[in-house]
Amino acid sequence: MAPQEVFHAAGGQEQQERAAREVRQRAILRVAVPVPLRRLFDYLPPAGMTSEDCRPGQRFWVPFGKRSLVAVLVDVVDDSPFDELKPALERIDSHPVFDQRSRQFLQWAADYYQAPAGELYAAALPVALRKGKPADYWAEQWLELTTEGKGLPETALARAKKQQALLQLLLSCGRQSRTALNARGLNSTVCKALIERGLARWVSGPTAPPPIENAEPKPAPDLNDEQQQAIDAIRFGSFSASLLEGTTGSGKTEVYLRLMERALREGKQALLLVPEIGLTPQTLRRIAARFPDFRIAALHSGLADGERARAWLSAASGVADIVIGTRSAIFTPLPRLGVILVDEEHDGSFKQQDGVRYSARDLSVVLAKRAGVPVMLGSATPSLESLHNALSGRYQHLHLRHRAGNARPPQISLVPTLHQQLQEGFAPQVLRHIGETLGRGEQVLVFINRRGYAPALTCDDCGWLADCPHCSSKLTLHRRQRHLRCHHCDYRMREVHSCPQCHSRNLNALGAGTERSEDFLAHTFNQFPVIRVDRDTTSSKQALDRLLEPARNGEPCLLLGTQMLAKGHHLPRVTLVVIQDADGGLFSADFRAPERMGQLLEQVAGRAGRGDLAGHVLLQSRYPEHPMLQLLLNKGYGAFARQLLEERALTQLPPIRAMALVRAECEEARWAEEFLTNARHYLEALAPPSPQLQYLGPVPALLERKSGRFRFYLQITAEKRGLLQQMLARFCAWAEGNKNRRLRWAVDMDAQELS
Ligand SMILES: Nc1ncnc2c1ncn2[C@@H]1O[C@H](COP(=O)(O)OP(=O)(O)OP(=O)(O)O)[C@@H](O)[C@H]1O
Ligand SMILES: [Zn+2]
Repeated sequence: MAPQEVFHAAGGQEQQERAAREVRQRAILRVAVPVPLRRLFDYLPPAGMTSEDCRPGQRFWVPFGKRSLVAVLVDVVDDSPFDELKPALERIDSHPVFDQRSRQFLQWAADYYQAPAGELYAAALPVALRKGKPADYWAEQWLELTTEGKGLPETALARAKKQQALLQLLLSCGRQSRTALNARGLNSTVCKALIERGLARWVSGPTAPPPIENAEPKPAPDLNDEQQQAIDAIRFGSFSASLLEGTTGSGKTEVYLRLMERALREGKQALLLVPEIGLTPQTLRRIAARFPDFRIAALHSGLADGERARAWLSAASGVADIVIGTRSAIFTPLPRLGVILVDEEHDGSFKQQDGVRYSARDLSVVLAKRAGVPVMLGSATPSLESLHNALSGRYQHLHLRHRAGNARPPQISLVPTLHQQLQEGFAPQVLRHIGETLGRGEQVLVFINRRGYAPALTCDDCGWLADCPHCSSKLTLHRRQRHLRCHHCDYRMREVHSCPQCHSRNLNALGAGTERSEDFLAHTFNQFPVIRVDRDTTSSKQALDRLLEPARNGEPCLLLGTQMLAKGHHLPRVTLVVIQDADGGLFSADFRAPERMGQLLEQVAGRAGRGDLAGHVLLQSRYPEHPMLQLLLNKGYGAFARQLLEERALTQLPPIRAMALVRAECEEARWAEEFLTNARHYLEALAPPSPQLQYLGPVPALLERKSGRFRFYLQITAEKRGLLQQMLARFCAWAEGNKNRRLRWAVDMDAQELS
């Protein structure tokens, strides 16, 4: 070959390459950055990288103003409306951490909740990954069988017991992570023995979830007819949404477990969403005991950052078979998703109340639809939203009307408290019942809605009241910690023994919280342990587990606490439940208050008589004749909720109509109010009020001042959700131009709280 020709050939190739490089260099990374702006940002690939090194779903460090931020690559495009793009600083992940379905789902959620996509990606990531820790950091060593190993019969190593157990495990469950093997007591010596025989080898692979303490495997009970019908109604492999309306203790969890099992058998992942206080070690043990051979990732706030990242990555890489988590788990990418289950779907904790105000319950239905899998929402006290969807035929409506096993529904009685001689808030016959129950060797649960010693401290001489200096609320006296504390902003001051205003020593603690009732009950029933369960005694899920230990052992005891005791606990020796004040939701300004009251009362009452012994519930009320209480008591939550739905139809409130709030808060009340007045004008110009579209406000929030800021909202109810969406999208673009840095505003789609 002539040298000349070689030169020419090379020249042609070089030109082509240069041209290709230029095209590639024009490739632009469109990323989601965690800032409160509803748009994506464009960057060039990091130095030394081409667009081929960059795949959507990977994280990058990008320069943003003077900071560096962790951004997620959403798209690679070849044109940008901006010139002078900066290069991204560094690629963090060699593989995408968000798959395509989860990216599209996150974008959908960002659009629906009017949220910046970057903030949503940040919310989806566990903290360690949000901070930019590389995913590869948690890569795991896996032991897998070689071809020789796979060819052996299960009994091949019968003479070496541990090796035999390891071989069997690898044969039946596939490769195992080092952590999982250690958790089973199969240490490196055993592994080494198999490796030396040429039967297994270590390979490096994706993250595995941290092991869960296993309880003794327990055989599954035989299903009753209703449970069987509920399970048979679910078809796998296509989308369906169902509401499982099942009375307390009816075995809903058993239904979830069976549906999980079906997904697992088909090689799919199961996602179980639980309320914040529902994700207890007890729940995890119950599931781990049922599925000892599957990998379970638990995503909850009790985990250290690293553990949580491991659990998340094991789910996102498809390694974890079962994913159990609280609200934010809905954003975990699940490449093999097969079924979604939402336990206690009515629970308020599924709705995020700040930042991106999403509802994980509602999103679970959206995700199921996009993934083509069934979703089941379960509750003894369904939300009016889900009930409405079920009654109107949009969801399949499934029922469990009876308690599982031998348990019978509890008997409920009202105890009038007006004109009664109460002792520390308890009627004499209630105290008598408590004594008798404990005397029989059974357990009692007393529900009190307030933490602390007393919800208010006042001076009997001059009328001084301990107020929070930053909120429109009173300070709660916490006698154990000797301070007064605001439950809204956590402001604290030392307990005072004389009035700061008139120096009188006649201070009076008004009303009773859990601390005060604990003192009284422990004194009155001093032969029995009194266990107080509230946020002050249970700093962690483990602490709650430990506190409840004596109750689980079945000794006679008195449990006393807040909401924490209301949900999810299965304590078969509790035969008496006392609700100290049933009237909480009767006269509130929040239209959802009666619904919440009904749910709470039914759930608390549902803790009684869950075993073989009959249960009894005593409800103390000042208004025992109130029609709502009567309805709840005589006909149960189902009838109560259906009546509330009729009222919502008359008043044209959710779930009959879609509702969004535009919220604003500011140290200067008038600025917040003015912003919302302008917001209303802007929105009304887009879509004038009509019978189908109504505006209310600006009005002060139920808690008007919090942490020094005045809070207002503008309420919009609409017949058509789509119209509301469009208006709010336009509104956000307008409001982002707001230059007042001291004013905070937010859109709260499907708002749950008016507080
Ligand atoms: N088919 C069955 N036969 C016998 N026992 C059962 C059956 N199904 C469930 N159980 C038992 O009944 C008890 C209550 O069941 P589970 O906790 O599943 O109810 P639940 O509806 O989820 O309760 P809640 O919503 O009130 O917390 C558990 O001890 C469970 O093991
Ligand atoms: Zn406060």
